[in-house]
Amino acid sequence: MKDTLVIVHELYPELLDKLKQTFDVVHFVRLGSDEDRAAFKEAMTRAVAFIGSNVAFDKALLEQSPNLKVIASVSVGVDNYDVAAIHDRGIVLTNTPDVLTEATADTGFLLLMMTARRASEMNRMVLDGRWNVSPGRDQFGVDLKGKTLGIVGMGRIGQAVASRGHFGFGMKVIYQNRSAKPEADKTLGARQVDLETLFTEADFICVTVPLSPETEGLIGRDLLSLTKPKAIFVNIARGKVVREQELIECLRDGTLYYAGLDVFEKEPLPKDSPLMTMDNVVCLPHIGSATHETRGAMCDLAAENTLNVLDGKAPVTPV
Ligand SMILES: NC(=O)C1=CN([C@@H]2O[C@H](COP(=O)(O)OP(=O)(O)OC[C@H]3O[C@@H](n4cnc5c(N)ncnc54)[C@H](OP(=O)(O)O)[C@@H]3O)[C@@H](O)[C@H]2O)C=CC1
Ligand SMILES: O=CC(=O)O
Repeated sequence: MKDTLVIVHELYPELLDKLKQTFDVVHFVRLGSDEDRAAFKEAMTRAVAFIGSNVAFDKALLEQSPNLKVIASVSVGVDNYDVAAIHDRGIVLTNTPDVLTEATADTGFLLLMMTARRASEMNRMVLDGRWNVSPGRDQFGVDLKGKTLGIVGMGRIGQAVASRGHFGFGMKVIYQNRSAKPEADKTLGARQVDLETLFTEADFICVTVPLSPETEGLIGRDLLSLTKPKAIFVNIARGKVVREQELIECLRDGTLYYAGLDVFEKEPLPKDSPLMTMDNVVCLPHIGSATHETRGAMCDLAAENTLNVLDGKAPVTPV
């Protein structure tokens, strides 16, 4: 009898077929309905392995998964997982760092450029048939070249965003991080500063710090009110790193000029969120790593981690 593998993610067909040769696969693209959630719970009672994302692995779910040996997350962020409880149970948790760094940094830069040039507003103006005269000063954006880019969380993705800014746009890089990053200081001419200095000096701020008890609600009105008159704030990390209601109020009352957001406190963004109707915000639906190549590489890595653990070998990317 084959072992049960539960997958909650879209997989490309070749990989799914390959896994089906080894496992009894129970596959959900997402847990979109009560029926899916009930079937998922039932399958987890048999599962030895899980591959997926957007499933909160808490103590209750772990208790309902007595045979589980490996959780292979198709994400680098592991804020959805009770890591201590998983490790206490002797379950191996893996994630997908590195393979998504460049695609996610591209998304960060996409938001920096879209907000700098007010691309959503301009696009809406054209599509609404309001492009009657050449845009004037009221519609102008701001340059990136030569400006100061502030990175909150100077890890793999933060450094990849900084590198785009430094080498592509001649930006000065400052960053806040719990440890020093001497390599980035050298190659990017970057300077480590505290959060207050970062929010005061940066023209563009990009958040790439993981969500953890230390970073939950890290950014709110206190820091946003330090920003320059035309400062731009981008979050590609996790919505809960920012106090979203305070962000909304700062955007509304002019404390903050503009924001680009790939992540939100609640996802999908609720239809009644004020962010839906604000001109000075660009919203993306959490697509940091969503390219064919990158998502393929993430799924391959998650599958390799799973097979390694079940074969008694070390996973490639343990958490
Ligand atoms: N929008 C999207 O689709 C995506 C979002 N993400 C998000 O990006 C995050 C970062 O990914 P990645 O760059 O690969 O992760 P890394 O671990 O490489 O980088 C995280 C950085 O944040 C720093 N850090 C962690 N905690 C703190 C803290 N309390 N105070 C200051 N600095 C801190 C770390 O410092 P140190 O080096 O000292 O440990 C590290 O430099 C993920 O956790 C995920 O939430 C990732 C992929 C896609
Ligand atoms: O948000 C995505 C991730 O990989 O983490």
